[in-house]
Amino acid sequence: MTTTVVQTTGLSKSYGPTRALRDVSLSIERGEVFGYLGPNGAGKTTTLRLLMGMIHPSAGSAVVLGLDAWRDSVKVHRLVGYLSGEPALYDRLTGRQHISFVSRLRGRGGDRKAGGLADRLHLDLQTRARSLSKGNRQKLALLLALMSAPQLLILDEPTSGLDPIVQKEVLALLAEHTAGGGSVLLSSHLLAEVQQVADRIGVIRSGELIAVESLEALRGRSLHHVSALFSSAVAAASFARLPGVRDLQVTDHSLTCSAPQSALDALLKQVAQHDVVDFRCAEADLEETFLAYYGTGDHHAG
Ligand SMILES: Nc1ncnc2c1ncn2[C@@H]1O[C@H](COP(=O)(O)OP(=O)(O)OP(=O)(O)O)[C@@H](O)[C@H]1O
Repeated sequence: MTTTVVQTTGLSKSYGPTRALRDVSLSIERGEVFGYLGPNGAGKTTTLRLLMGMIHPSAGSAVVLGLDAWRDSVKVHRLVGYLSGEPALYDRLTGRQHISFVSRLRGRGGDRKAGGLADRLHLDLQTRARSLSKGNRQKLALLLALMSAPQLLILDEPTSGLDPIVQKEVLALLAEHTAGGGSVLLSSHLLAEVQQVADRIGVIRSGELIAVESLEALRGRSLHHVSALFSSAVAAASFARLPGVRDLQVTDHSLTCSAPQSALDALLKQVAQHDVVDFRCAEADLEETFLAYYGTGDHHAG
């Protein structure tokens, strides 16, 4: 049995002259959380809508749970828990009525699970959708995506508008989902959020998938801030030629730079060639490492 739940091949979408998505090939495996990261307008929503068969690709294809996303979109909708970026709810229906309606539509129950989810998300199911706040609408839409325990969740910025406590609960729910063998495609523009649950991240920029990397690998490349003070002036050249050293600044008696873990040994040995008065080395947080590699618009393959 195949373990691939999403497979796109050369997936592309243009809106008139706008090339929203270009030649994206990626796969997501069973049991993994794939974080899909990119700034506003990068093409995240377009990708997710293509996977749900809501729009037709200009080129390439998308296979979701073994089904062609466009031709078999009705089946895909039944099988996938999808949260759109702008959830559509029925203003006159309460949360409870939405649950009954959606579970009948999917024909896979989920009503019982929904009560537990509502408790965990602190959501009142008696209120009509039109009276719900933005955050509570988001919670209800998420609950509807999660309640029938689909094999695959495709979530467009699921924690947007939620307070930090509920955000944490949502991430916990996603972790439980994958522990049970489910998979998640989670779009976001925040690494800080995605890194808490994702196994791998894909970085999209201007419609192109510029990197796919495991969180573990990203952590392995985690940058360190290094600073040293010497008793006499040092030359920048001997440090500048060390592989991996970035943002090097040597001014007279002092040095500052950033370097991935893999470059530290050589850097330290070079520093030790001189008479050291003070030395500091601190690991940067992952967000900073991520921005250093992917934040500039440079194309680094992972
Ligand atoms: N229906 C449409 N018609 C024309 N252009 C569109 C349409 N939908 C998206 N676009 C354009 O395609 C590009 C990708 O948009 P998309 O919504 O996929 O980005 P995104 O990464 O989801 O952004 P955000 O984080 O702001 O939601 C943008 O340039 C956007 O303006």
